[in-house]
Amino acid sequence: MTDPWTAIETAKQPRLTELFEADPDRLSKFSLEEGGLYFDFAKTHLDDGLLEAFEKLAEAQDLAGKREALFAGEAVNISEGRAAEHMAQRGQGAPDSVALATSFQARMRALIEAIGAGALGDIRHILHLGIGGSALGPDFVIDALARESEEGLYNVAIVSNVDGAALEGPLSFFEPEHTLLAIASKSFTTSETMLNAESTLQWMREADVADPFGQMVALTAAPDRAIAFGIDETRVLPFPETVGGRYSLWSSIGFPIAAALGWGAFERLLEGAAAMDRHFRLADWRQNAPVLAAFADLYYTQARGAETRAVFAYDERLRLLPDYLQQLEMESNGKAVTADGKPLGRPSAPITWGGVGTDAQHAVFQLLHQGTHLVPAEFIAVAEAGDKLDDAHHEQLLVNCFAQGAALMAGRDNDDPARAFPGDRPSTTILMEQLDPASLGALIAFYEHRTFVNAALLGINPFDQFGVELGKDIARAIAADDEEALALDPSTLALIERAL
Ligand SMILES: O=P(O)(O)OC[C@H]1O[C@](O)(CO)[C@@H](O)[C@@H]1O
Repeated sequence: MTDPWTAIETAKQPRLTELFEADPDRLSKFSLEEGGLYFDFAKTHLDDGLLEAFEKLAEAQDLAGKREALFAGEAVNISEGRAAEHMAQRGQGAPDSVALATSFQARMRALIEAIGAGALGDIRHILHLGIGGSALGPDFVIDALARESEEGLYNVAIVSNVDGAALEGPLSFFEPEHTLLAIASKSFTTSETMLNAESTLQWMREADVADPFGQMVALTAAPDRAIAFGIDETRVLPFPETVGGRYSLWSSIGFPIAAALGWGAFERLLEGAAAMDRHFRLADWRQNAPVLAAFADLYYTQARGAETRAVFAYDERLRLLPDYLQQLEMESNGKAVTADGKPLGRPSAPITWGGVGTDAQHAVFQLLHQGTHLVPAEFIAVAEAGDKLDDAHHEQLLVNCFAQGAALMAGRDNDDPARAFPGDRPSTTILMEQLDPASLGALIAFYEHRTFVNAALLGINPFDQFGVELGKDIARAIAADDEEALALDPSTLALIERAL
């Protein structure tokens, strides 16, 4: 049997404009609507031939079987011997896992209501301490939706970095007696989060807060460690070990989302994600947004040598999307071995980067239009304005967004090579009708499933992240000044000598 990648790697490569000319149905074939989101893949090089080739790859890699195993709660994270059950948090998955998620959610809701009713004193600020998946999701969602929120119950700060400068900011304007400390850590061992928690505790003590531990909640999959830290069991909000860090905003890690935006908004976020789960599970490959997106991703990394992919949010409310996606995509799929431990032998995840439009146009788009790298671009825009200023602002924003995709594709000839645009540069556009909890939930779930499909077709396990361990081990050795640290290379030893 021929390798299904061969057909993808050797496919004819017509220009994008030729693809539109050759197929009058191109736009309807390569666009679809789901959950308030319009996906336009027409400005990618996917065509009927490539779709067929990718369908063969999907069959060879048993994409359908892997998807069913994922939703059934099988141990798809084989290196760690566990399931990946973030969908169960939104009601999609094995019945036992859904039931457990529902009971944890009821607990979280009750605690949020009790806090609102003053059970922990007069809480006005929430300081959420977490890093990686324990911060990026809540930060992105709250930043995106806070402007829409009618509730605005608390001011929330999310601090991740161990750099004291990050924590100092909120500590300088939050009032200790009115601050709720939410320690968000799946493992409850992450050194950055634990040090930030200790320093916040110290800040409360110095302000003579009567019962600092009484103003603390833990969001964790290791409740015993949180209790041992000193947090009362009633304020420990657990989530299952089978929810991965970068997939955890749907679990109790989403506590600040639900507290700040209201329980209704959190529920709608979950419902929006669940709608995307159903779409991913039920739609044919050719009408399946995460699948088509992954086909395009793989075409560019595997057949066209693209090493990066750029994401531009043409909406200030979505400015943290690129940061959020970097962890989701690169921590999931930045791997060189397959799920069964063999060398991957081909590129894995591209480097995800990006920014906001229109700012990025005045900074990095020169390279996109005329540079030598092929960078598939993704534009995310919202039809309904997020501001109440003159319509001219939103109109200019969208006009610019749509112009970039058109310009990248069409290019422009010029006798002066410095002024010529080669064109044929691919982009995808996701246009949201409006930005609300449900559509944001759908958008995030779309990215999760796209990441999964990329992994499934490459044959890698997207749910572990051993690549972060070595640096942590060496940092621990340096901090402890132990033998491993003393055996380090001269360059590193000199840095230690100079600064520590
Ligand atoms: O929630 P924890 O256990 O503190 O981990 C934080 C982050 O650290 C990592 O394990 C590795 O950087 C991420 O996957 C995770 O989101």
